[in-house]
Amino acid sequence: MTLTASAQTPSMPVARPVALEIQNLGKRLGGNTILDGLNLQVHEGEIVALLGPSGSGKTTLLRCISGLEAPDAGTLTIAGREMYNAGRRLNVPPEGRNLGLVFQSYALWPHRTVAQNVAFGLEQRRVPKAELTERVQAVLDQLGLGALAGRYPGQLSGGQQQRVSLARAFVTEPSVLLLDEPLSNLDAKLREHARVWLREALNASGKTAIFVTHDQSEAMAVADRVAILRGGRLTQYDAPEQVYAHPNSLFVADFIGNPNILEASNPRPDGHLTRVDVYGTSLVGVGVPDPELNGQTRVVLRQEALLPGAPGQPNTLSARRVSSVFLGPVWEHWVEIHGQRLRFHTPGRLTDEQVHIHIPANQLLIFY
Ligand SMILES: Nc1ncnc2c1ncn2[C@@H]1O[C@H](COP(=O)(O)OP(=O)(O)OP(=O)(O)O)[C@@H](O)[C@H]1O
Repeated sequence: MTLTASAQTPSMPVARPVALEIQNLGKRLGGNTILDGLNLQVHEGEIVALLGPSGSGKTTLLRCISGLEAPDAGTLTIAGREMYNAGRRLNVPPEGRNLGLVFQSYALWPHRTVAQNVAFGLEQRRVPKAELTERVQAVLDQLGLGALAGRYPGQLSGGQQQRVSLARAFVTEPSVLLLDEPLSNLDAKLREHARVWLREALNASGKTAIFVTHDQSEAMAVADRVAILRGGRLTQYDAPEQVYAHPNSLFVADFIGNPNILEASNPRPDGHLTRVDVYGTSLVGVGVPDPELNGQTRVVLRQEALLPGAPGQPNTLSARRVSSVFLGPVWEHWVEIHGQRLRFHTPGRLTDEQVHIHIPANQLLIFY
């Protein structure tokens, strides 16, 4: 079966105009290649997450889009206007790009009220007082901050401060919003609420937004499309469901969703699927060629795809149960197959030491 996921092919048929177009962007720092011929296209109103391991170039890419960092190759166009072109030596400074920036540290002025913080960008643009007051109030109301206009940042919770920094970016009507780890200062519980709120607020505003995150669940919860970076390149760019169900490499499969990965051997076609051997057990699944594996084979088993099986049932692994822990909603079991550990969940307790785990063929990913 041929998978549809690919590095640069969007899965969403979008007719909307392009808000950001990046072609062959390159950046070197201290003798190292940080961005390596990177291409990215974002449509108007789309929310895109830049996700990748530490050092993959997410922040550098965001800084190049903002103009805070100058790339050294390629082109970058925002809302139809070329902002950077290496060949033409064009590099529009940040203030000429009409962007809204939201940083990890909210960077609010402590001695200005919420309304004054939000008004700052409009004051700089010399917006008349009456219009300024109206626009600030409208944005504060839109983001549920209307009642807090007269407070100082020190009198707000972390989540409220984050909303103020977003309001400050919204108010200037930017072509594109850039958010650098926007929720990372919030504690875990607040973050879960904040990501739903952030998605709702961005959707309601209709703004194009690009945000950097380390957190794959945050990327999937908030974004329309997830751009996965690796070594300064875009390795997959797709809707969250697509990235999750159809990763185009073992790297992406491993990075998203913390799955079980087992060694396998002898990949061979089986109808439109692929068959492999996992320690003497023959399994059939969806084959994905991955040149980086250099002839090795790996199977990826997502925990939620694993079901209790029976001896002799096709696509079923037999394993020794090593431990089980009760997590509340489910039991988590750790089993061993030839020294390799595998984790899966069941709604109820398991008592047998030998367990049989069934994997539906369409949920088993085989990288070879
Ligand atoms: N001024 C610099 N000089 C040399 N190398 C740099 C410089 N700034 C960043 N780098 C390197 O560039 C690479 C990419 O950094 P960048 O901050 O863009 O990655 P990131 O994906 O945002 O990482 P993180 O998730 O850790 O913030 C890293 O290897 C980093 O060490």
